[in-house]
Amino acid sequence: MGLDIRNASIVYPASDGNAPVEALKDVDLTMENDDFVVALGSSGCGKSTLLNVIAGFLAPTAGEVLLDGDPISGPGADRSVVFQKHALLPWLNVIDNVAFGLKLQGYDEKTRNEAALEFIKLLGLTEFIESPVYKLSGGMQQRVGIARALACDPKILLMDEPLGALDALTREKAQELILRVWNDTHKSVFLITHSVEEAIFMGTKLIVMSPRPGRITYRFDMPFSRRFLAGQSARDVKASQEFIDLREKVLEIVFADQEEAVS
Ligand SMILES: Nc1ncnc2c1ncn2[C@@H]1O[C@H](COP(=O)(O)OP(=O)(O)OP(=O)(O)O)[C@@H](O)[C@H]1O
Repeated sequence: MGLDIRNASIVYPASDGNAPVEALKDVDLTMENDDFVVALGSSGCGKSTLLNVIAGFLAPTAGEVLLDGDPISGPGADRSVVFQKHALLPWLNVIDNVAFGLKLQGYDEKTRNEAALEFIKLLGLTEFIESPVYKLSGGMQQRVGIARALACDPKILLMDEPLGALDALTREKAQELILRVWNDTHKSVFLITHSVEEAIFMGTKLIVMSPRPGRITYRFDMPFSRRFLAGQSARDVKASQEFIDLREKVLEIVFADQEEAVS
């Protein structure tokens, strides 16, 4: 079981004198429980649209999207989204932010604080529980956003460029943390990134998308995150010939798409 997207298409209707946009055309994607799917591709190829379809924010204009065999008919607690701009409530402290989704779902204070504390610990935020989030660094705020998404115990964690705003070193540390959390919680993850190296390091499956119409053009299975989780250092994983070869291949695909877009 898991997520099953069959022949999904999305057309945004014409507006303001612009033609309709085929943001997704005939997209097929299966995601098993435990999969870590990464979407990569030039701007406008439909990555966020695909995430919005999985989240249930958008209904496909054709095709179907099933979760554990049932059609997705809207947003639900079985899917949580982490955005690049983490949409936290800056005046609340860490624990109240992490527990916020559970509060909306009507859980009592004891239940939501217990769940929140578990993920605060997992994300390494225990000593900041009482801190208002506006006082935290960008990397720590992003960890609060991930803890909040996990506290709702979703089956699928959807992440739209969650690390795009972080500096290089913090970003690498955050990649490793997300992989450990994924490994510990056994969620499936769908992550969008513009970084080829991040995509190859983190995912078990990579989809490369192309625009006009938005579609999946390449698929790769990848072993690298599992090697990291089995104890190999991130530096060693990324320095291996196999990693470098795939990185070059994917870079070539992405650059070719971008050159086509500007020519
Ligand atoms: N609400 C909308 N109405 C009309 N067109 C839209 C809408 N949202 C997105 N689009 C168009 O659909 C296409 C796919 O957009 P989408 O945001 O899914 O791409 P993306 O791959 O996530 O891009 P980026 O990497 O720049 O975030 C683009 O051509 C975009 O301009």
